[in-house]
Amino acid sequence: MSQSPPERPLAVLVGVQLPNVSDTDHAADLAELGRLVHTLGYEVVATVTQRRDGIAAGTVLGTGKLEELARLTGGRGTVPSGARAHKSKARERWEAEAQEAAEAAAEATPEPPPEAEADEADDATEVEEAGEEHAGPRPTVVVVDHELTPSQLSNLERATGAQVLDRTGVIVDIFHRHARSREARMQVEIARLNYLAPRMRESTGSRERQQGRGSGDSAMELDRRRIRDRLAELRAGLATIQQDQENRRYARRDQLRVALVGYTNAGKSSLMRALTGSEVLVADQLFATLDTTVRALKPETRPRILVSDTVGFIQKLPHDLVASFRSTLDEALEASLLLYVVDASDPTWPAQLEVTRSVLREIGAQGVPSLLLFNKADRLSSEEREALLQQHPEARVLSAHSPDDVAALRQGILEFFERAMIEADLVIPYARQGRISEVYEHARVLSESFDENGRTLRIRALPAAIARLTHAFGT
Ligand SMILES: Nc1nc2c(ncn2[C@@H]2O[C@H](COP(=O)(O)OP(=O)(O)OP(=O)(O)O)[C@@H](O)[C@H]2O)c(=O)[nH]1
Ligand SMILES: [Mg+2]
Repeated sequence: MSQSPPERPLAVLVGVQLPNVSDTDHAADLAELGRLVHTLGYEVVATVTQRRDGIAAGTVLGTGKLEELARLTGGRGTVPSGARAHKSKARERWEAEAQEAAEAAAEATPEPPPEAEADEADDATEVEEAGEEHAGPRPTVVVVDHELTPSQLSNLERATGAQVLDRTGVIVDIFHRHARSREARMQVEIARLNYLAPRMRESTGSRERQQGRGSGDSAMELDRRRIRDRLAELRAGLATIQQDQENRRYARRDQLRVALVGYTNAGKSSLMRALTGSEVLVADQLFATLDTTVRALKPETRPRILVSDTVGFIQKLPHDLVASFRSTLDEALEASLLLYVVDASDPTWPAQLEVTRSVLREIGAQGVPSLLLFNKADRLSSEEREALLQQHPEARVLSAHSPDDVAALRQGILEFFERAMIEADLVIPYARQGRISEVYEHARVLSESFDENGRTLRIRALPAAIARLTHAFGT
């Protein structure tokens, strides 16, 4: 078997092309899976695909393809009937993590793994031929581009001798590694336990059956109960944090808010940095951002405009993750303007935009005014830019790296709010002068005059802010 483990574990991708999926879509799907796997820290060395009418119930792939896959990983290529195979070391470690997750306190920050950043240097790993003789290390991980049932997963592991992950597992793991704030970590842990629990149950059961132990059910029961308890604890903790957040959002409710939304890696954080001068993380990896950051647009405006950077979307985003990141997305729901960021240099952008739109529809944000931004335009030819504008005359074509483009976008945001704001007179009784800063926070003061009733301010603000201020200062 393999000698010293390589720096980056090697992985093989597996995809089944179903009849309703075009060649281009299939290739794009696998390319995206490859990027996910790379972000997770693996080196993709081969891809095995097969056209089939459906995913094979037992092993995903048909017999021949399964053998081909097993030749790469050094497995037998068949699922031994009856006898249960023992688990790979990698898999045991992975499952143990679920246990740890059940035990770990939510505060414990996971150590960030060595990740895919600017690592063209290790792209030199040679692609292994599916030949008989293996000189280099073999792939130890097989990543399947479909959601697997627990039994498909264990069958594939037995046939390949490698650890098997499915697309959801990969995404859940990336989220797990990238989550930084306490809230994001708790959300991810919930999704992860939900994902791991049924898979762990099956394999724990198999091991016990294999060893012929009678105590299996009670041990399993114990694990299950522990996970259930941990989930309850997490949900309660999360509810408290979310209440705090809701209060904070409530305090910001009349402020001028813009949210950057879009597919992962589209350039949301880059635009956030450029628009607000903040130091949010920008990285060429999927799901670099999991926490919402809110910062004021710079140079500051009166009233201030707040910009939020949000978690990115991806196709086939596991449902649990959508649910757990809902509160993050509520930021988007409360914005007055959504900036849909699209990586125009990615040929699959139309599909990515559709995913963004559908997730936002799902959370009920379809009614929020929006601006479509074709980002990374520096990678496009002028013809391509023109074509985009022809197709979407309402959109802006820009690059987060161009200060001029960012300044123009800022101007566009200001104009949007200028159009949305209205003017009104606000009378502030002398007894309430102490709270005048609230007015400045939510409105632009155009002029002021004094009489026996108090101070009268001519203000410009969003209609909701005017309504609330009038109510707050009303006599
Ligand atoms: N050439 C070019 N690259 C860009 C542009 N905007 C962003 N990038 C690069 O695209 C990659 C992803 O950018 P991010 O800003 O982290 O993207 P994001 O949308 O926040 O991604 P997630 O947080 O992972 O969802 C980084 O390597 C950026 O440097 C652009 O306008 N032009
Ligand atoms: Mg980001």
